Amino acid sequence: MAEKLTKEQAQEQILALRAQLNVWAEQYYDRDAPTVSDREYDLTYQQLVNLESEFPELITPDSITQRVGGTVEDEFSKVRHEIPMLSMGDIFSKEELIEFDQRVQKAVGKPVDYHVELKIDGLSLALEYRLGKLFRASTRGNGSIGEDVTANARTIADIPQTLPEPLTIEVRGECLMPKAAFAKLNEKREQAGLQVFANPRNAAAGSLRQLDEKVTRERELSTFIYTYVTPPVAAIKTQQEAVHELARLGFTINETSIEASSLDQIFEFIDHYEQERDSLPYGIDGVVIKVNSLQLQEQLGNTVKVPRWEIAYKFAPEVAET
Ligand SMILES: NC(=O)c1cc2c(N)ncc(C(N)=O)c2s1
Repeated sequence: MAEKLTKEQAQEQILALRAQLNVWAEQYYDRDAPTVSDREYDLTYQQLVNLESEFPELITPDSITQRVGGTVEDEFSKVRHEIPMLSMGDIFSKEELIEFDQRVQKAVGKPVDYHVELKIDGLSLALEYRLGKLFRASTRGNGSIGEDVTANARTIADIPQTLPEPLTIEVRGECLMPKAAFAKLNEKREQAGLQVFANPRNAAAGSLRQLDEKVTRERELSTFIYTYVTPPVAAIKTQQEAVHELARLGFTINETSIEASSLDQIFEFIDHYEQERDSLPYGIDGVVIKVNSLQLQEQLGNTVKVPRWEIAYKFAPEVAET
Protein backbone atom coordinates (compact mmCIF):
# COMPACT_ATOMS: atom_id res chain seq x y z
CA MET A 1 0.00 0.00 0.00
CA ALA A 2 1.67 3.26 -1.15
CA GLU A 3 2.38 5.69 1.71
CA LYS A 4 -0.19 8.51 1.92
CA LEU A 5 1.24 11.69 0.43
CA THR A 6 1.59 14.72 2.65
CA LYS A 7 -0.34 17.80 1.47
CA GLU A 8 2.93 19.43 0.37
CA GLN A 9 3.93 16.39 -1.68
CA ALA A 10 0.47 16.27 -3.28
CA GLN A 11 0.67 20.02 -4.07
CA GLU A 12 4.02 19.50 -5.78
CA GLN A 13 2.75 16.60 -7.88
CA ILE A 14 -0.49 18.44 -8.76
CA LEU A 15 1.42 21.51 -10.00
CA ALA A 16 3.77 19.35 -12.07
CA LEU A 17 0.87 17.39 -13.62
CA ARG A 18 -1.05 20.59 -14.43
CA ALA A 19 2.01 22.17 -16.06
CA GLN A 20 2.59 19.08 -18.18
CA LEU A 21 -1.06 18.77 -19.23
CA ASN A 22 -1.23 22.47 -20.12
CA VAL A 23 1.81 22.13 -22.39
CA TRP A 24 0.33 19.06 -24.09
CA ALA A 25 -3.09 20.73 -24.49
CA GLU A 26 -1.49 23.86 -25.94
CA GLN A 27 0.47 21.78 -28.47
CA TYR A 28 -2.71 19.90 -29.40
CA TYR A 29 -4.94 22.94 -29.80
CA ASP A 30 -2.76 25.88 -30.68
CA ARG A 31 -0.55 24.22 -33.16
CA ASP A 32 -2.31 20.97 -34.09
CA ALA A 33 1.02 19.40 -33.13
CA PRO A 34 0.42 16.90 -30.27
CA THR A 35 3.64 15.35 -28.93
CA VAL A 36 1.93 12.60 -26.87
CA SER A 37 -0.68 9.96 -27.58
CA ASP A 38 -4.24 10.62 -26.44
CA ARG A 39 -3.82 7.63 -24.10
CA GLU A 40 -0.75 9.10 -22.36
CA TYR A 41 -2.60 12.42 -22.05
CA ASP A 42 -5.70 10.73 -20.61
CA LEU A 43 -3.69 8.65 -18.07
CA THR A 44 -1.88 11.77 -16.86
CA TYR A 45 -5.16 13.68 -16.74
CA GLN A 46 -6.71 10.89 -14.62
CA GLN A 47 -3.70 11.01 -12.25
CA LEU A 48 -4.43 14.70 -11.66
CA VAL A 49 -8.15 14.04 -11.15
CA ASN A 50 -7.35 11.34 -8.56
CA LEU A 51 -4.90 13.55 -6.67
CA GLU A 52 -7.30 16.51 -6.65
CA SER A 53 -10.14 14.30 -5.40
CA GLU A 54 -7.84 13.06 -2.60
CA PHE A 55 -6.89 16.67 -1.73
CA PRO A 56 -9.94 18.75 -2.82
CA GLU A 57 -8.60 21.77 -0.92
CA LEU A 58 -5.82 21.89 -3.56
CA ILE A 59 -8.25 22.26 -6.49
CA THR A 60 -7.96 25.72 -8.06
CA PRO A 61 -10.17 27.24 -10.84
CA ASP A 62 -7.24 27.40 -13.27
CA SER A 63 -6.71 23.64 -13.13
CA ILE A 64 -7.29 21.94 -16.45
CA THR A 65 -9.74 19.62 -14.63
CA GLN A 66 -11.95 22.68 -14.01
CA ARG A 67 -12.14 23.58 -17.72
CA VAL A 68 -15.64 23.45 -19.22
CA GLY A 69 -16.00 19.93 -20.52
CA GLY A 70 -12.98 19.00 -18.39
CA THR A 71 -11.24 16.52 -20.57
CA VAL A 72 -9.54 17.49 -23.75
CA GLU A 73 -12.07 16.76 -26.49
CA ASP A 74 -10.26 15.29 -29.37
CA GLU A 75 -12.16 16.75 -32.28
CA PHE A 76 -14.84 19.11 -33.54
CA SER A 77 -18.20 17.87 -34.69
CA LYS A 78 -18.45 17.71 -38.45
CA VAL A 79 -20.51 19.80 -40.85
CA ARG A 80 -21.50 18.72 -44.37
CA HIS A 81 -21.30 21.55 -46.91
CA GLU A 82 -24.41 21.16 -49.08
CA ILE A 83 -22.62 23.32 -51.67
CA PRO A 84 -18.96 22.20 -51.69
CA MET A 85 -16.36 24.79 -50.67
CA LEU A 86 -14.18 24.50 -53.75
CA SER A 87 -10.62 25.70 -54.03
CA MET A 88 -9.45 27.65 -57.07
CA GLY A 89 -7.14 27.17 -59.99
CA ASP A 90 -3.84 29.04 -59.50
CA ILE A 91 -1.97 31.07 -62.07
CA PHE A 92 1.37 32.85 -61.69
CA SER A 93 1.72 35.10 -64.70
CA LYS A 94 -0.14 37.64 -66.82
CA GLU A 95 0.16 35.33 -69.80
CA GLU A 96 -1.85 32.73 -67.88
CA LEU A 97 -4.42 35.38 -67.00
CA ILE A 98 -4.80 36.19 -70.71
CA GLU A 99 -5.32 32.47 -71.36
CA PHE A 100 -7.95 32.33 -68.56
CA ASP A 101 -9.78 35.29 -70.09
CA GLN A 102 -9.65 33.67 -73.54
CA ARG A 103 -11.11 30.42 -72.16
CA VAL A 104 -13.92 32.38 -70.51
CA GLN A 105 -14.68 34.44 -73.63
CA LYS A 106 -14.67 31.29 -75.76
CA ALA A 107 -17.08 29.56 -73.39
CA VAL A 108 -19.56 32.44 -73.14
CA GLY A 109 -19.06 33.79 -76.67
CA LYS A 110 -18.36 37.40 -75.68
CA PRO A 111 -16.03 39.58 -73.58
CA VAL A 112 -16.97 39.61 -69.87
CA ASP A 113 -16.51 41.97 -66.93
CA TYR A 114 -14.62 40.72 -63.89
CA HIS A 115 -14.73 41.42 -60.17
CA VAL A 116 -11.19 41.61 -58.79
CA GLU A 117 -10.53 40.89 -55.12
CA LEU A 118 -7.51 40.40 -52.86
CA LYS A 119 -6.75 36.81 -51.91
CA ILE A 120 -6.63 36.90 -48.12
CA ASP A 121 -4.07 34.75 -46.32
CA GLY A 122 -6.41 33.16 -43.79
CA LEU A 123 -8.70 30.16 -43.63
CA SER A 124 -12.06 29.70 -45.31
CA LEU A 125 -15.14 30.08 -43.14
CA ALA A 126 -18.80 29.36 -43.84
CA LEU A 127 -21.49 31.15 -41.81
CA GLU A 128 -25.08 29.91 -41.74
CA TYR A 129 -27.92 32.06 -40.46
CA ARG A 130 -31.47 30.95 -39.64
CA LEU A 131 -34.14 33.63 -39.42
CA GLY A 132 -31.40 36.21 -39.04
CA LYS A 133 -29.53 34.48 -36.21
CA LEU A 134 -26.05 32.95 -36.55
CA PHE A 135 -26.80 29.25 -36.52
CA ARG A 136 -23.51 27.61 -37.45
CA ALA A 137 -19.95 28.41 -38.50
CA SER A 138 -17.70 25.84 -40.15
CA THR A 139 -14.28 25.49 -41.69
CA ARG A 140 -13.69 24.31 -45.24
CA GLY A 141 -12.27 20.95 -44.16
CA ASN A 142 -11.94 18.83 -47.30
CA GLY A 143 -14.44 20.97 -49.18
CA SER A 144 -17.39 18.67 -48.44
CA ILE A 145 -16.98 18.04 -44.70
CA GLY A 146 -15.78 20.83 -42.44
CA GLU A 147 -15.46 21.36 -38.67
CA ASP A 148 -18.12 23.05 -36.58
CA VAL A 149 -16.46 26.17 -35.11
CA THR A 150 -19.68 27.97 -34.15
CA ALA A 151 -18.70 28.64 -30.51
CA ASN A 152 -15.41 30.11 -31.72
CA ALA A 153 -17.05 32.24 -34.42
CA ARG A 154 -19.32 33.78 -31.79
CA THR A 155 -16.22 35.28 -30.19
CA ILE A 156 -15.07 37.04 -33.39
CA ALA A 157 -16.09 40.68 -33.08
CA ASP A 158 -16.87 41.43 -36.75
CA ILE A 159 -19.13 38.40 -37.31
CA PRO A 160 -22.77 39.54 -36.93
CA GLN A 161 -24.64 37.39 -34.38
CA THR A 162 -27.93 38.80 -35.71
CA LEU A 163 -28.76 40.14 -39.18
CA PRO A 164 -30.88 43.26 -39.73
CA GLU A 165 -33.52 41.01 -41.36
CA PRO A 166 -34.73 37.48 -40.40
CA LEU A 167 -32.90 35.87 -43.32
CA THR A 168 -31.98 32.21 -43.68
CA ILE A 169 -28.76 32.39 -45.68
CA GLU A 170 -25.24 31.04 -45.96
CA VAL A 171 -22.27 33.32 -46.60
CA ARG A 172 -18.58 32.47 -46.94
CA GLY A 173 -15.31 34.26 -46.61
CA GLU A 174 -11.97 34.20 -44.92
CA CYS A 175 -11.07 34.24 -41.23
CA LEU A 176 -7.75 35.98 -40.61
CA MET A 177 -5.47 37.33 -37.94
CA PRO A 178 -4.34 40.91 -38.73
CA LYS A 179 -0.56 41.39 -38.73
CA ALA A 180 -0.61 43.56 -35.56
CA ALA A 181 -2.54 40.91 -33.60
CA PHE A 182 -0.16 38.26 -34.92
CA ALA A 183 2.92 40.19 -33.75
CA LYS A 184 1.36 40.80 -30.30
CA LEU A 185 0.39 37.12 -29.92
CA ASN A 186 3.83 35.83 -30.85
CA GLU A 187 5.50 38.28 -28.47
CA LYS A 188 3.29 37.01 -25.62
CA ARG A 189 4.02 33.41 -26.56
CA GLU A 190 7.74 34.00 -26.73
CA GLN A 191 7.66 35.60 -23.25
CA ALA A 192 5.71 32.59 -21.97
CA GLY A 193 8.26 30.21 -23.44
CA LEU A 194 5.72 28.86 -25.94
CA GLN A 195 6.52 28.11 -29.55
CA VAL A 196 5.56 31.03 -31.82
CA PHE A 197 3.37 30.75 -34.91
CA ALA A 198 5.14 30.72 -38.27
CA ASN A 199 2.73 33.14 -39.95
CA PRO A 200 -0.66 34.85 -39.49
CA ARG A 201 -2.45 32.10 -41.40
CA ASN A 202 -1.24 29.37 -39.03
CA ALA A 203 -2.07 31.63 -36.10
CA ALA A 204 -5.60 32.15 -37.43
CA ALA A 205 -6.07 28.41 -38.02
CA GLY A 206 -4.71 27.52 -34.59
CA SER A 207 -6.87 30.19 -32.97
CA LEU A 208 -10.12 29.45 -34.79
CA ARG A 209 -9.76 25.69 -34.41
CA GLN A 210 -9.61 25.96 -30.61
CA LEU A 211 -11.85 23.66 -28.61
CA ASP A 212 -11.83 26.25 -25.85
CA GLU A 213 -13.50 29.29 -27.37
CA LYS A 214 -12.21 31.43 -24.50
CA VAL A 215 -8.80 31.15 -26.15
CA THR A 216 -10.25 32.12 -29.55
CA ARG A 217 -11.77 35.23 -27.97
CA GLU A 218 -8.34 36.49 -26.92
CA ARG A 219 -6.87 36.10 -30.40
CA GLU A 220 -8.38 39.17 -32.15
CA LEU A 221 -9.45 37.30 -35.27
CA SER A 222 -11.42 39.05 -38.00
CA THR A 223 -13.08 38.18 -41.31
CA PHE A 224 -13.61 39.29 -44.88
CA ILE A 225 -16.85 37.88 -46.31
CA TYR A 226 -17.02 37.65 -50.11
CA THR A 227 -19.57 35.04 -51.13
CA TYR A 228 -23.35 35.10 -50.79
CA VAL A 229 -23.98 31.37 -51.18
CA THR A 230 -27.70 30.73 -50.65
CA PRO A 231 -30.42 31.31 -51.31
CA PRO A 232 -29.93 33.03 -54.68
CA VAL A 233 -31.43 36.53 -54.37
CA ALA A 234 -33.14 37.57 -57.63
CA ALA A 235 -32.06 41.19 -57.26
CA ILE A 236 -28.38 40.28 -57.02
CA LYS A 237 -26.99 39.88 -60.54
CA THR A 238 -23.26 40.38 -60.04
CA GLN A 239 -20.48 39.63 -57.55
CA GLN A 240 -20.18 43.39 -56.99
CA GLU A 241 -23.88 43.55 -55.99
CA ALA A 242 -23.45 40.45 -53.81
CA VAL A 243 -20.57 42.07 -51.92
CA HIS A 244 -22.59 45.28 -51.45
CA GLU A 245 -25.48 43.21 -50.07
CA LEU A 246 -23.10 41.45 -47.67
CA ALA A 247 -21.94 44.85 -46.42
CA ARG A 248 -25.56 46.00 -46.04
CA LEU A 249 -26.24 42.91 -43.88
CA GLY A 250 -23.39 43.88 -41.57
CA PHE A 251 -20.57 41.64 -42.79
CA THR A 252 -17.01 42.91 -43.13
CA ILE A 253 -16.11 43.09 -46.80
CA ASN A 254 -12.76 43.96 -48.32
CA GLU A 255 -13.07 47.50 -49.69
CA THR A 256 -10.22 47.19 -52.21
CA SER A 257 -12.27 45.11 -54.68
CA ILE A 258 -12.98 46.56 -58.14
CA GLU A 259 -15.03 45.82 -61.22
CA ALA A 260 -12.78 45.47 -64.29
CA SER A 261 -13.88 45.54 -67.92
CA SER A 262 -10.34 45.12 -69.29
CA LEU A 263 -7.32 42.98 -68.56
CA ASP A 264 -5.21 46.12 -68.23
CA GLN A 265 -7.33 47.18 -65.24
CA ILE A 266 -6.70 43.76 -63.67
CA PHE A 267 -2.95 43.96 -64.41
CA GLU A 268 -2.89 47.41 -62.78
CA PHE A 269 -4.67 46.04 -59.68
CA ILE A 270 -2.24 43.11 -59.47
CA ASP A 271 0.84 45.35 -59.83
CA HIS A 272 -0.47 47.82 -57.26
CA TYR A 273 -1.17 45.27 -54.54
CA GLU A 274 1.94 43.20 -55.24
CA GLN A 275 3.82 46.41 -54.34
CA GLU A 276 1.52 47.50 -51.51
CA ARG A 277 1.35 44.00 -49.95
CA ASP A 278 3.72 44.72 -47.06
CA SER A 279 1.87 47.88 -46.08
CA LEU A 280 -1.51 46.15 -45.76
CA PRO A 281 -2.60 45.41 -42.16
CA TYR A 282 -3.41 41.81 -43.13
CA GLY A 283 -1.72 39.08 -45.14
CA ILE A 284 -2.56 38.48 -48.78
CA ASP A 285 -1.10 35.90 -51.14
CA GLY A 286 -2.59 36.99 -54.44
CA VAL A 287 -5.59 38.32 -56.31
CA VAL A 288 -8.85 36.53 -57.12
CA ILE A 289 -10.35 37.33 -60.54
CA LYS A 290 -14.05 36.40 -60.80
CA VAL A 291 -16.51 36.66 -63.67
CA ASN A 292 -18.75 39.43 -62.32
CA SER A 293 -22.07 38.14 -63.73
CA LEU A 294 -23.59 35.51 -61.43
CA GLN A 295 -25.59 34.14 -64.34
CA LEU A 296 -22.37 33.64 -66.34
CA GLN A 297 -20.73 32.04 -63.28
CA GLU A 298 -23.60 29.56 -63.22
CA GLN A 299 -23.31 29.00 -66.99
CA LEU A 300 -19.54 28.41 -66.76
CA GLY A 301 -19.89 26.10 -63.76
CA ASN A 302 -17.06 24.08 -62.26
CA THR A 303 -14.59 21.47 -63.41
CA VAL A 304 -14.29 18.41 -61.18
CA LYS A 305 -12.14 20.41 -58.78
CA VAL A 306 -12.40 24.15 -59.38
CA PRO A 307 -14.76 26.79 -60.78
CA ARG A 308 -14.27 27.86 -64.37
CA TRP A 309 -15.39 31.39 -63.53
CA GLU A 310 -12.70 32.40 -61.03
CA ILE A 311 -8.95 32.10 -60.83
CA ALA A 312 -6.32 32.90 -58.18
CA TYR A 313 -3.36 34.93 -59.39
CA LYS A 314 -0.66 34.04 -56.83
CA PHE A 315 2.10 36.43 -55.78
CA ALA A 316 5.62 35.08 -55.33
CA PRO A 317 6.00 33.90 -51.70
CA GLU A 318 7.06 36.73 -49.38
CA VAL A 319 10.73 36.69 -48.40
CA ALA A 320 10.70 35.83 -44.69
CA GLU A 321 12.27 38.57 -42.56
CA THR A 322 15.56 37.23 -41.23
N1 LIG B 1 -12.47 29.78 -53.43
C1 LIG B 1 -11.48 29.94 -52.58
O1 LIG B 1 -10.83 29.02 -52.12
C2 LIG B 1 -11.14 31.34 -52.18
C3 LIG B 1 -10.17 31.69 -51.29
C4 LIG B 1 -10.09 33.08 -51.12
C5 LIG B 1 -9.20 33.80 -50.28
N2 LIG B 1 -8.29 33.14 -49.52
N3 LIG B 1 -9.27 35.14 -50.18
C6 LIG B 1 -10.16 35.85 -50.92
C7 LIG B 1 -11.03 35.19 -51.77
C8 LIG B 1 -11.98 36.01 -52.55
N4 LIG B 1 -11.85 37.34 -52.50
O2 LIG B 1 -12.84 35.45 -53.18
C9 LIG B 1 -11.00 33.80 -51.86
S1 LIG B 1 -11.97 32.72 -52.78
